[in-house]
Amino acid sequence: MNSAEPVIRCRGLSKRFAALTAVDALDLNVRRAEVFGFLGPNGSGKSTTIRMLCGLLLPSAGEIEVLGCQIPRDAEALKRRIGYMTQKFSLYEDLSVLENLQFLATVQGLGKAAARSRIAELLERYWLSELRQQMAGTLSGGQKQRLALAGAVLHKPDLLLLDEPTSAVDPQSRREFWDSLFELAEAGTTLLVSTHYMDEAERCTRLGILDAGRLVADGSPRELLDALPGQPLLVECEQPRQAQRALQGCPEVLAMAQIGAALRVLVAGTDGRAAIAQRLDAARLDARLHDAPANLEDVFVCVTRQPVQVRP
Ligand SMILES: Nc1ncnc2c1ncn2[C@@H]1O[C@H](COP(=O)(O)OP(=O)(O)OP(=O)(O)O)[C@@H](O)[C@H]1O
Repeated sequence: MNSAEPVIRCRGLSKRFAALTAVDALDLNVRRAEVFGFLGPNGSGKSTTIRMLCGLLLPSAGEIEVLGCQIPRDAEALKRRIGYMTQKFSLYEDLSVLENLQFLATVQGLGKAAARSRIAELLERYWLSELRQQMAGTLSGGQKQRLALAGAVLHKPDLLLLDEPTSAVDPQSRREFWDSLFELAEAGTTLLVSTHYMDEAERCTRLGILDAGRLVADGSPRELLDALPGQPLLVECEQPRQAQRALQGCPEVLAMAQIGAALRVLVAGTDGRAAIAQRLDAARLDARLHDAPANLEDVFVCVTRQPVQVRP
């Protein structure tokens, strides 16, 4: 496969569940060794798309090509070349760490000697060596995800599809998990990973943002920030809810969200700030306005018109 060719290419990809269109005419290109972040509000179609790309779910319409395989036609052949991991722990809780990996090696058809050395390498790489005899069900959230990652890469897949892999782990484990993802990307693995965390999104080489099944933004984090149509403003005020109500429907406000005690407002145009100050003044609200550097949360809120939802 030519390295310039996209690893994932889909055109007009759609999935309908009865009257609901979960994925709506999606065009997507993911290139080799990219870390492609998939963002979107709850229910925007991320998991459904990933499951179709893996060949686990039949599309209602559209074309999918993954690693040169036509999906769903070549889904069986693709399975040997991809790794798939979800937030839900899918390994055997009553088998040990080692037994889980041995079982997966058998399923993947690895020979005994190859399996032994690959498992030893993965136990080492994902800090599981000392836990090898522990039952998987008794591992911590972060340890489970490391084991799941080891299982997903056991057969050295060219592409890893990860559906919210870190939603059940603490911030330190999330960072370590992402370091492992970058190690894989450096070694040439392509990654598509869905997340609700903006700090993870920032680390991706490219992002696609879904909203109601449609791709509403696609680019590197820098490109998306540069394309932001307004300037973020922080409105500090004793009554942020009232300030929000006062600014509702204001044509200069592209998006707004309450962040702690302040209101973050994405303001259009050069006179936007003055218009906002005027509105707040007219509502007799004492507020301080500060320019704020743009971040990916602004991009998310702007293109989806919804606040960022981070799972607990
Ligand atoms: N098997 C199914 N049958 C019916 N509806 C479904 C099915 N699977 C998903 N949906 C619906 O499709 C829409 C998209 O769901 P999906 O899980 O793909 O979203 P998501 O972006 O991954 O959401 P989240 O961030 O909450 O995981 C939702 O409205 C969901 O209820």
